[in-house]
Amino acid sequence: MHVAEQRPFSVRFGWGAEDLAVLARASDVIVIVDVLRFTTAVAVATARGAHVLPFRWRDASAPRFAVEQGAVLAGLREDPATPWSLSPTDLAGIPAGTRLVLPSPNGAALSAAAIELGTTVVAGCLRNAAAVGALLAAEVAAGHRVAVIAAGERWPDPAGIPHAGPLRPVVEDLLGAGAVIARTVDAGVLTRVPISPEARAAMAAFRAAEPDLHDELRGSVSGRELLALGWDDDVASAARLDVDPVVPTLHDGAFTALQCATGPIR
Ligand SMILES: O=C(O)[C@H](CS(=O)(=O)O)OP(=O)(O)O
Repeated sequence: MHVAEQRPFSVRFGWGAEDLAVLARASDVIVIVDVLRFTTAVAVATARGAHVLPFRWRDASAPRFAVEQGAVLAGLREDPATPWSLSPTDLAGIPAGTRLVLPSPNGAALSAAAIELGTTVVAGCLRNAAAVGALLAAEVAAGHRVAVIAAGERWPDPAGIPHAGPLRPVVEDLLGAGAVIARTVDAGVLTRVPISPEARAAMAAFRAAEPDLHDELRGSVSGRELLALGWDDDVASAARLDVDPVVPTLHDGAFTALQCATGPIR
């Protein structure tokens, strides 16, 4: 048992793969939040009836994995040959039933890691915060423990390999995680929700930013990266709050929507 498991509290919050590993062994449900853009893409695609298979890296094994899984491999948004990518703007047109392998260095890598931890894994973001919050409130009311993980990004390692170094916290994931926690409280199932100080701080950050989420995301480091590529539409899509009533849950390696959750999922 480690103090970082936040055991006195039913609603917990942490950052990246390190906290995921610690919190997963002490929690019944894990929510992964990567607002720009993986879990936003998952919310948009699963709300339309698609299934999203997280994959760690866009390497030579990705096309083979997609074939094995009977799935389409997502490409890069700038590549006209591939209709689907991490862009939530483009995924708004994905047909129901599509099985999409979606690689990403942060959210997908973390989701792939979570599959191996043997807990229930959900994708959360601003767009589906109310749906995920309702699910978490029901879980807590049933006596379960839940943890919300802000994915963050990774610095390069000392050899310069991208995404292989230490955690780099990012504000959009703090706000997305805070939104999920706020909506858990707002669901009103509990009179006193036992929330850890870490989770309460994330919720406070979200409440402060809630009046102008698009501007907050546009000013963030990740948001400015996307703006520089001309993709304010993706930032705007990610900033929309409570518009997707879905709880994308990992089953058999794919996120699939649980529509309008009303009770615990196990
Ligand atoms: O959404 C994205 O493009 C990012 C890529 S990077 O981390 O900014 O290089 O991936 P994600 O895993 O969704 O953060």
